[in-house]
Amino acid sequence: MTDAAPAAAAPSTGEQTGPPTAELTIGRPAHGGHFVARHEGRVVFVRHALPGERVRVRFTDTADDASFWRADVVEVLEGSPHRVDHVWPVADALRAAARGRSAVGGAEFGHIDLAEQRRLKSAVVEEQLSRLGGTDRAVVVEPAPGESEDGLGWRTRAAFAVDAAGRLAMHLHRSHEVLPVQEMPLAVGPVNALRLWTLDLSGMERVDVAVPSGGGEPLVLLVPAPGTTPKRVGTVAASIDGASVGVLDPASGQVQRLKGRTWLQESVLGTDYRVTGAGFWQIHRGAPEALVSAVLDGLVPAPGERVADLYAGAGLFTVPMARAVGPDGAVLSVEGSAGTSRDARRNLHGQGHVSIVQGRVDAVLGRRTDRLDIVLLDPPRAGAGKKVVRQIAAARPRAVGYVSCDPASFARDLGYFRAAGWTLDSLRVFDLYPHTHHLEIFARLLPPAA
Ligand SMILES: C[S@@+](CC[C@H](N)C(=O)[O-])C[C@H]1O[C@@H](n2cnc3c(N)ncnc32)[C@H](O)[C@@H]1O
Repeated sequence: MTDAAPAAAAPSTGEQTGPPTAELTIGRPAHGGHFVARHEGRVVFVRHALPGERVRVRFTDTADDASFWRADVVEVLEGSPHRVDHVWPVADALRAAARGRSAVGGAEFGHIDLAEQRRLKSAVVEEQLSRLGGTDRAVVVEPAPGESEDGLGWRTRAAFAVDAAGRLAMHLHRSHEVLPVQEMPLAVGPVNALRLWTLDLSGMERVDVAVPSGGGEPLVLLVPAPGTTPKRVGTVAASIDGASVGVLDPASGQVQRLKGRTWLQESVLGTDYRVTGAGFWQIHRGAPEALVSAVLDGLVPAPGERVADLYAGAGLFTVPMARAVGPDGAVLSVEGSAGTSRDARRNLHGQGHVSIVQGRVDAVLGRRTDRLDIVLLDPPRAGAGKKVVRQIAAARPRAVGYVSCDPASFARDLGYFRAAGWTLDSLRVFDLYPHTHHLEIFARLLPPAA
């Protein structure tokens, strides 16, 4: 079978040998925001299309030795009833094609009505579960709590590039090229209220903005281009009104304070968390609440239980689980990034039954042989992998909760659990990234009967 989903890959280095354009009929959605079509017997992963459409595409990767090609829609010949005007003009592939360029990334489903976006995400999860996880399951994608009807205004984190003229910009899809941008409709109001596009950002390579999920003063992190003087950085920082500003070293994740704070105060279901500017936090303003509720409802940690929160970030799930198991229980919270682990330490300060460990999950689990009642894992996109799945199974928990932002790595890991006799008990899928192909999964897995 050649139409395996393409990895979220780097641009192909293969020589382009195929035709520049073709007319194609679009088939099913594939993992990664693509739609499957065929051209002269070869699988083509097409972006910005919809199932059933007849489109003209421009090929973007056509190496002779590639098992599939990639293409982007440049003209719709017969459109789907689910096609709508794109929510964000600079991310609109058709508009971009008319100007002879690609669209910026970050809203690749913006041409699809929201209900259909969710049906497509369901289909992708179902297909991955079946193909990689050996499990047939009907999936319904739920909106985030408090989601707006148009699915806009949800991003609390945004990373911008800066163009050669010093303007706020974003990268074109799978490209180093950038395009100036102004309002970003997917972002929460306070990101746009900064009006960063009116500023001269020359000397900066990147500008990251973060806003607390519940609102509050934004934090802007500047990443200066090599050779930029501290004076120039100071001038840019001084031009930013209404935000804390810091300088981010992307290599170390360290943030140097220029004005205001270097961290954000987040609040989820009545609990406050401190998150450093560069530290991980869920992006959708409703995501922390949706996921904490799903985890607690799904795993029901009880007083006295021993739980592990793996890939724990700043402790989003560690804090409520620590409260649920109480001082007679025990919580192991494992996070790899030093800065984020420091946040977790602060967020769980003074809780003697919680052990915050900074390190790789496989290394930390490899040093332990004790039994756990519950294991929660929330790995990055690559998933946990066979070794960690085996280590979790070896701790013989009564339940595993798996939070995942990638249906393919989740389904693969589910396959590893199933091979060890575990079953997928319940599954929830959340649309925490409207107008993109991304989604979030919470699954409860149960061990083989004793
Ligand atoms: C998807 S985030 C989840 C964070 C947290 N559960 C939350 O929702 O806020 C994954 C986290 O795993 C951490 N991480 C990535 N690989 C890791 C590894 N091998 N061992 C431990 N932590 C890792 C990252 O630094 C990141 O904070």
